[in-house]
Amino acid sequence: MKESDNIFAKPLEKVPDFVFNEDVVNVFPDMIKRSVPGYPTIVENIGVIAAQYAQPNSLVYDLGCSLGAVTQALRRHIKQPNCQILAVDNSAPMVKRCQEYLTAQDAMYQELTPTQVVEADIITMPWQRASVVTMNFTLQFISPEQRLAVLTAIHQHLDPQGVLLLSEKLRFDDEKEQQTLNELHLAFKRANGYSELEIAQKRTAIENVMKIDTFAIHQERLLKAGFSKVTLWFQCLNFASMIALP
Ligand SMILES: Nc1ncnc2c1ncn2[C@@H]1O[C@H](C[S@+](CC[C@H]([NH3+])C(=O)[O-])CC(=O)[O-])[C@@H](O)[C@H]1O
Ligand SMILES: O=C(O)C(=O)Cc1ccccc1
Repeated sequence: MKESDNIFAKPLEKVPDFVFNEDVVNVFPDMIKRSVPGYPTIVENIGVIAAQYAQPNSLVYDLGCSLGAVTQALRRHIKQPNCQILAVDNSAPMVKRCQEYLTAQDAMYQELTPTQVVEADIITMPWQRASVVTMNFTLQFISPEQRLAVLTAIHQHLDPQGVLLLSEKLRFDDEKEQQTLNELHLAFKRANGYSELEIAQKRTAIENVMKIDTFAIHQERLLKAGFSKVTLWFQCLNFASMIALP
């Protein structure tokens, strides 16, 4: 069932925009591990950090949950009584497979935080109060014009003792730094077995759908949305994760 990613291995006449469809879902665990340096470390530690902020009797959102890697870490680490996780994604095949993986996790552990997987668009969904919100490489797929509104809604519904954990691919204003980290990311992909063709076609596929920001832009926008403090807790090459306090 878990296949290796060869979606961009053959030359495509026209590379279509990247979508989270059935084909991507089938290879997603392999794709994200081979494409995002630090991903396993980020996922596990989001669970650890979230557990420090989760409040008793509260909701925890995992926005853009994909196959629920972060959701699973949250379920294992959060020990506060009466928490509930809402895992949200707008890709139907992701939601379906995510639910299957969570059921499998239920059979392996006791005392996991109860979880619901919901197919919904972050832009239009109704918000409930929450103590923790995670967005692990999800904001970058929301159009730049809508990002401030999403973060403002999150801040408005966040417990004062809570947290937003936000991971994103970053770009850099300094041309040399941008070039260096981009080259090193390409080296990471090559080391994980991706060919030049795969790397090039994937880049074409995501360039219209994944518009990335600098850390300064993220920080400024989070402060504008109402957050009081933004801390970079992890960076591996051009992939980073932030703690935003309400
Ligand atoms: N508007 C939207 N509403 C809901 N979901 C959305 C929206 N836009 C995109 N998505 C969903 O956000 C996810 C982004 S992947 C997250 C990885 C996961 N967090 C992980 O830790 O494994 C990141 C990546 O592939 O680089 C996809 O599943 C989209 O369907
Ligand atoms: O930045 C890249 O080159 C990526 O490949 C990031 C990525 C990882 C998984 C799905 C979409 C984008």
